[in-house]
Amino acid sequence: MKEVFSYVKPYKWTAIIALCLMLLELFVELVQPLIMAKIIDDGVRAQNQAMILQWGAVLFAISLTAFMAGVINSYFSSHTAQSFAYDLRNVMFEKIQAFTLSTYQKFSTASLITRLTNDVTQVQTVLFMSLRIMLRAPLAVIGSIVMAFVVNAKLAMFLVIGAPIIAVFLLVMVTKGVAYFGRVQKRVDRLNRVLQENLQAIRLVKAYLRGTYEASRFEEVASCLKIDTMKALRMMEYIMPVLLFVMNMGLLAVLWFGTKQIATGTAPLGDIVAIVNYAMRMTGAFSMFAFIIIFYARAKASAERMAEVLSTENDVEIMTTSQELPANQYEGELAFEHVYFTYPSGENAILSDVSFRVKSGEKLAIMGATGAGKSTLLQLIPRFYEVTAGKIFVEGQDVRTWDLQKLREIIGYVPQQSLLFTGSIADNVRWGDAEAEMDAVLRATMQAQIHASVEDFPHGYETKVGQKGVNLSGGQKQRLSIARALLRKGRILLLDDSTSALDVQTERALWDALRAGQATMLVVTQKIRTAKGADAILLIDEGKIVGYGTHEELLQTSALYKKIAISQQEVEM
Ligand SMILES: Nc1ncnc2c1ncn2[C@@H]1O[C@H](COP(=O)(O)OP(=O)(O)OP(=O)(O)O)[C@@H](O)[C@H]1O
Repeated sequence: MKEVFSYVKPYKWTAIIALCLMLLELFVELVQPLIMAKIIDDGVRAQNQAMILQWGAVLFAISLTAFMAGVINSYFSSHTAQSFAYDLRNVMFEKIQAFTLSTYQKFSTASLITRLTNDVTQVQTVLFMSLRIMLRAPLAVIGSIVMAFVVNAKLAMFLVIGAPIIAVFLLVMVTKGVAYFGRVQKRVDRLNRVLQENLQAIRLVKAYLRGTYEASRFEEVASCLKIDTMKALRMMEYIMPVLLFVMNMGLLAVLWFGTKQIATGTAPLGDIVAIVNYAMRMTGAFSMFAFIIIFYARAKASAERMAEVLSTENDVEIMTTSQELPANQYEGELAFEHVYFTYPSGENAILSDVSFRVKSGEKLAIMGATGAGKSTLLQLIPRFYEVTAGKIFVEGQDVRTWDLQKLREIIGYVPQQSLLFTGSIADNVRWGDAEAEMDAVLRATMQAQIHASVEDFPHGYETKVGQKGVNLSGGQKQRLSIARALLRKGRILLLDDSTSALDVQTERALWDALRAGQATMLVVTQKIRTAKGADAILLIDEGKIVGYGTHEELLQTSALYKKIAISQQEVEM
């Protein structure tokens, strides 16, 4: 909670103003019963009209002041809470952007979304309430007790007896509430996850007629959320009755003994009215407190979840050295030396003793069965993950000593699954280089063989791509992703099976264009037809290199390669 609330610091002055206004409101609230008592004793009972008018005017003036203070307090409280939430969301978002993939995988996507949306809102609400009413409640209780003692110490005792009982009771409730609401937030995470998966796979759901199954899956998580929320709220429901019971007992005692004091003439009626008024205010403050506890318990659970994100450190040390490379004699060169890799979440080695070298401008095809470790190998180059053992050199320098930003600037990466963002086609290509002129965008799209298709769209490069590019074909998406990587003008281009959806002719044209480029290329492919055109082919099986050479060489040296080639009818049996 403390870590999260440290983000209020920049707004401490608006928060202080809000608190001062709240204190002013409270002061007026506490003074009001005294004035009422005065009006009753010196005005109504003494039948002094002038006195009633005079103190009535004072009462009106301070009530107006309290009203104004309340309005301005609302403005400052809201400004502080909104700005705090805005900053917190941005800080968390930036933190997540800086996560390495393995750190990112420690949280589920849905959970991160809940933390940035729902959790921030909970804490923001509590901050607003704190500035508006939360601190006012305990202060109103203390102030009422003090004022009641000032008015009539004997009667005030009856109010004090109940206060510690209520305070301990509320403390227990807060502690329990935090645990309960923590569970509720986890349920919200799960609900979001199911919803997210369902919406992402909506076509599959329809194709496999899994609508009913998905509905029952959603119903289950929604019902868990309902049950846990009800449990948490039900616990909170005990607060009000207990609170009212204790306070009403105190009030009864005040009235009982107060009436006796009036009868014996030891206390004026105004005193009793004032004390009853303070007792009512205490009850009001306690019930306000009970209401706030619900929000506080939720917010505490939310703040803990946010603090978890904020305090998570990357397991990979990100270098920010500005070490310059020795003149570009190794431009685009790449080497793996005895690389071993195991995913942080896994146990088995995915890559074992992988060593190879790619010269500047060379095109290397990587082949192997599914799950052999081809994508993993590519992802180690831009350092999405850290090697478990061995070294990877990019342009003669260990990737671990590269400034991560500079390393990624020289690499164009096209993942297996093409991802497009909401925006125009030009925006999507410019993702590779936001500053690129239209000429450069056109060169990239022509090289990626997508220019003609874009020209055919009614709005050309300004055509809007829906969420995740739903209005484009798989092959178009792949080529746009390639154009994006080409625009980056990286010295190393990594393509992870990114032409699988293209027809033979388009694919051939694309490879011809790519081969003519200067960049060093590593191309994961399942097709012998594609691999054939590479300078060399690396064959991987279960994370180990089992073959290296040109197409002709591998046909001679690798039985596995020959088997694949035969299965794809690229060579005679
Ligand atoms: N993020 C991850 N965490 C844990 N294990 C993973 C992760 N990604 C992949 N793996 C595992 O690593 C192994 C290699 O996966 P990889 O994606 O590198 O294979 P691939 O050769 O590219 O396969 P394909 O041709 O099917 O894409 C697989 O057994 C897979 O289950």
